Formats: sequence, structure tokens, C-alpha cells
Amino acid sequence: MILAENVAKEFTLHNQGGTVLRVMQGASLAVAPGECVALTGASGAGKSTLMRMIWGNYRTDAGVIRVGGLTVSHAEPRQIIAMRRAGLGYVSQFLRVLPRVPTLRVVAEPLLALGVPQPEAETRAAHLLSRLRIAERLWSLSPTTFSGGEQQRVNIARGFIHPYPALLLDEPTASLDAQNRETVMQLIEEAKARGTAILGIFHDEGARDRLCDRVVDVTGFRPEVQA
Ligand SMILES: Nc1ncnc2c1ncn2[C@@H]1O[C@H](COP(=O)(O)OP(=O)(O)OP(=O)(O)O)[C@@H](O)[C@H]1O
Repeated sequence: MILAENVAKEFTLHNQGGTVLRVMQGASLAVAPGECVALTGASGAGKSTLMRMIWGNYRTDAGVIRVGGLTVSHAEPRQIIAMRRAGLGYVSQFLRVLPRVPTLRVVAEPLLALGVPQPEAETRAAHLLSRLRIAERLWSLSPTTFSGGEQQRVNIARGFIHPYPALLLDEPTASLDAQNRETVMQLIEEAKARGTAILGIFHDEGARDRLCDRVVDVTGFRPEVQA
């Protein structure tokens, strides 16, 4: 469901004399439906870079990335947009929203984009916000002024509102209290049980051990390690 085969990546620093940084080579992994795989490796090893290539934000210089039926590494922008709507969810560490959009709407948005009627989309958004303990008095406000942990939970609600067949998670339990961390772990377990293929970065070792079936260390994909 999420597949990388022999992926390579380099960055050209145009504003620093055109220096070329080779950061990844021969990166291969596969995440099956219902499986959760953790990306590990020291800071700077390339975890986010690989996630961004799968999400379609960074170009893949060599190799192939597939998500569901789409070859992301060679896809057109409109195909990437369609994949993000229905096929691949992404819970990033930080919430990015338009100003002045109420929280309930922010969370319902992925369903509205898929054509789910507004009352149903908002009912499902309300259910998830309640589960994640976002006080109801906050639902009509923009989340831009919320606390770090509240913003993260709004982000998680938005990432889990549609049953995406594949999901990228970037430290989903960071900055959460014990109760909310437990709720998020349950959401991830429910997604696995319905067959979602999950690839994530988990610095929270307890969460990683409980949720992940396998670990892929991206250090092995560093060009200098292979040389
Ligand atoms: N847009 C970019 N331009 C230039 N270099 C980049 C870019 N993005 C990442 N890199 C480089 O690629 C390497 C891998 O970075 P990446 O952010 O993927 O590491 P990471 O494993 O996610 O680290 P962390 O755990 O600290 O988030 C680093 O050396 C980084 O400097």
C-alpha cells in the first residue's frame, strides 16, 4: 500500500554555490494494509525527507514510490492532490490552517472535500473532537490561538476523520498528556484494524513499541553508509 523502491534524493543548494547534498540512496520499504511501520534514525538521517517524498512534496530523484494505485514519484500534481484527498492522510507535527476558520470546520474539511454532506461531516468532526477532549466551547473558534497540545489534537482529528487507506504520522503523540496520548494510540490501533497502512516517525518509544509491527532505520539509506 505504501512502497518505496531504490529511492534516491539529493538537494542542490543554489544559494550556497550550488553545493549538492546527497542525502539518500537505495531507500526501499513496503507497508502493507493494516501494518504500522516506524521510521527511525538519528536527527538528520532522512526520516522527514522520505515522508515528504511519499507525500509528494519533494521530488524523487531516482527509484519509485507508490501509494495505493498511484506512482507518486512520477505523478502529475493533480494526481497528487487527488491522492491527498482520498488515498493518503498526513498528520504533521504542526497545524497549518487558514485564519478565522472555526475548528469544527477545519476538522470536517477533508470530508466536505470528498462530497460528504455538511451535517454529516460536522457530526463526525464533533465526535472526534469530543473523543480528543477539545472543549465544545472552542469548536466555533479558529484553532490558531489554541495551545500546542490542542492544536496537535485538532490536527489528529483532521487526519483521522476520513478512513484513508494509507497514513503518514509525524510524531502523533508528542506534546500530549497521558489521557490524550492513550486516545491517539487507540485511534491508530483502530485505523490499523480497518486496514490502513501506516508509516510514522515516533520518538515516543512506548507508543512505537505498542503500535508498530516493524522498524525501518533510514540510516541504512545514507549514501555514505553504503559507500
Ligand atoms: N529542503 C532541503 N534542502 C536542503 N537540505 C535538506 C532539505 N531537507 C532536508 N535536507 C537535509 O537532508 C538531511 C535529512 O534531513 P531530514 O529532515 O530528512 O532528517 P530527519 O531524520 O527527519 O531529522 P530530524 O529527526 O531532526 O527531524 C539533512 O542533512 C538535511 O539537512
